[in-house]
Amino acid sequence: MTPDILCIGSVLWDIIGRSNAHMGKGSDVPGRITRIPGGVALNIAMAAKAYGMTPALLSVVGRDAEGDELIAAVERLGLLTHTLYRSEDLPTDVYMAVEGGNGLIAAIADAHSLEAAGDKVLRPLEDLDFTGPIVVDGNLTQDLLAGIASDPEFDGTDLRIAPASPGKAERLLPFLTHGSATLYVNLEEAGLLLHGPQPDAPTAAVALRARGLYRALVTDGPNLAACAHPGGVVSSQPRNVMVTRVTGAGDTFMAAHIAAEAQGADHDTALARALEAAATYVSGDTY
Ligand SMILES: Nc1ncnc2c1ncn2[C@@H]1O[C@H](COP(=O)(O)OP(=O)(O)OP(=O)(O)O)[C@@H](O)[C@H]1O
Ligand SMILES: O=c1[nH]cc([C@@H]2O[C@H](CO)[C@@H](O)[C@H]2O)c(=O)[nH]1
Repeated sequence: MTPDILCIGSVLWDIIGRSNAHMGKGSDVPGRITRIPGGVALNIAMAAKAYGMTPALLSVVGRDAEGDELIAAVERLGLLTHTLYRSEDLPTDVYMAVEGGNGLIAAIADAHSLEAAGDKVLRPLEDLDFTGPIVVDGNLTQDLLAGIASDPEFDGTDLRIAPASPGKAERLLPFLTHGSATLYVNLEEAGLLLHGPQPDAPTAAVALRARGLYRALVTDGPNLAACAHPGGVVSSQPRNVMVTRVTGAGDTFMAAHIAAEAQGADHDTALARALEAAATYVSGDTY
């Protein structure tokens, strides 16, 4: 099968411990522990698949049991895995989070194999001759991200950039001067990139463009979301919904936005469809 979107970045197992109890430092409570496919690139790929796209993954997965199981799980979801680098010596990456009744308590992302693999994960690009959207996540090393941003091979490429966590947001700074990159950030991440808190999404999106970014999509939970592009800025208010989950809302928004544009939607329509998808997601319906 031929992909119509490439997702480059972390592809790993999420180990999530959940309890309804209010938790804090040192808590030891009964709950549930699950293992599900995760990592920013994979999360966006799964969401893009749900919106009708055919994603291929570019990342590293170990030749360990965890890696074999992850590949099998991802293939069952219909994602293309032949573009993954299978490493003999690097273990499959893993992310671990603890969630209490009072939200995320703490998380650790062990994406060391992705960092160690470096530009090996980009090798399939040479043979693909791909012209569609390419998602790049902020789990890649600062060096590799800066290399992609300045490589003439990526001039004119429809890059879609996703931060991995607030702690890794600054790694994305090189894309501010790329000629065709679209950055998807929430208001907090926009503030980190702009080195100052932002009052609202339209202001942040316009400020990112003023810093040189080609296009900025900024979300702000239940508040106004915005897209600043070379022709101006559009913004829209998410509809009021009963919120049952928020983790993953940003990935859903991004995937639905890319899928809408792949179908020819203009700036306004793509933003509206992304917000509608996010509303459905946070209200608890699957995609
Ligand atoms: N409380 C909410 N009420 C209504 N819509 C929401 C709410 N939270 C998130 N959304 C929807 O999801 C979109 C993305 O949310 P947000 O800005 O929180 O992204 P994010 O911080 O990247 O999400 P994530 O939790 O996945 O990291 C919003 O633009 C909005 O459409
Ligand atoms: O540094 C990172 N933090 C979190 C993630 C992923 O994001 C999701 C949680 O927000 C989760 O799937 C995790 O694997 C990542 O890939 N890198």
